[in-house]
Amino acid sequence: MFQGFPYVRPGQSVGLLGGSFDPPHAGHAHITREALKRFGLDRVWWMVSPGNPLKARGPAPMALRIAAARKVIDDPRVAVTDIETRLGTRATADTVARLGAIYPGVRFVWLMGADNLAQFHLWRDWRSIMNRIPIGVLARPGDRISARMSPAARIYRQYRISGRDSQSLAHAVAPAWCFVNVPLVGLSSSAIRAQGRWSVSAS
Ligand SMILES: Nc1ncnc2c1ncn2[C@@H]1O[C@H](COP(=O)(O)OP(=O)(O)OP(=O)(O)O)[C@@H](O)[C@H]1O
Ligand SMILES: O=C(O)c1ccc[n+]([C@@H]2O[C@H](COP(=O)([O-])O)[C@@H](O)[C@H]2O)c1
Repeated sequence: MFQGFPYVRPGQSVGLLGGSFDPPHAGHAHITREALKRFGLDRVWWMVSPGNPLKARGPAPMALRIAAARKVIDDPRVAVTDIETRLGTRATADTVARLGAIYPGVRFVWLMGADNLAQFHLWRDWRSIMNRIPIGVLARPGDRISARMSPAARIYRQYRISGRDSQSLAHAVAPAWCFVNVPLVGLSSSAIRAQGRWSVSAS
């Protein structure tokens, strides 16, 4: 295994929660616990992003975001990682392709809040992500309708797995996606930054 990459056995399922985590907050921890339960995952890896390709503003330094993330979640099933920095990838399509090659036999599931499904069609090579790994979408305040009516949701509507069958997602052949209605937590990094509770200058 590459240094700094978490260990996982072939056949196990790993949810990938990519994010700026600028800062990490209890909403991230909440959807992680819900994803472990609802999608029957063995592990979740937080992939602290070197920088979202769609965001102009650079995030706070990686080391600060990683340290803060480890304070927000303390669960043996969850790893906080800087995998994309180690791989040298930024676009999720590239990250997912590389992880598939490094971890043959591991069942990866991409995790995201409903706000990201609404924008998913703007991501680079988004169809290649859809076609490569299953996607688990977690409800977020304000984004339920726009996510389910989004271009990605409409184009891939025949590949949607009902929330009742969410346990089958990690074993499904891509394309497959599942929206789960989890209890809503109205926290966001942008609100925390706006309140001045994360006053780290951007790198
Ligand atoms: N409260 C929440 N409920 C559901 N999903 C969430 C929540 N907070 C974050 N997420 C999801 O976690 C992932 C990483 O989020 P990110 O690090 O961008 O935090 P954020 O709060 O969305 O930040 P920002 O407000 O700056 O956009 C995204 O898929 C996002 O949709
Ligand atoms: O690959 C892309 O084009 C792309 C565009 C927007 C967001 N993403 C990824 O989506 C995840 C959530 O991003 P963010 O900044 O909303 O936390 C993070 O892993 C980003 O790298 C990826």
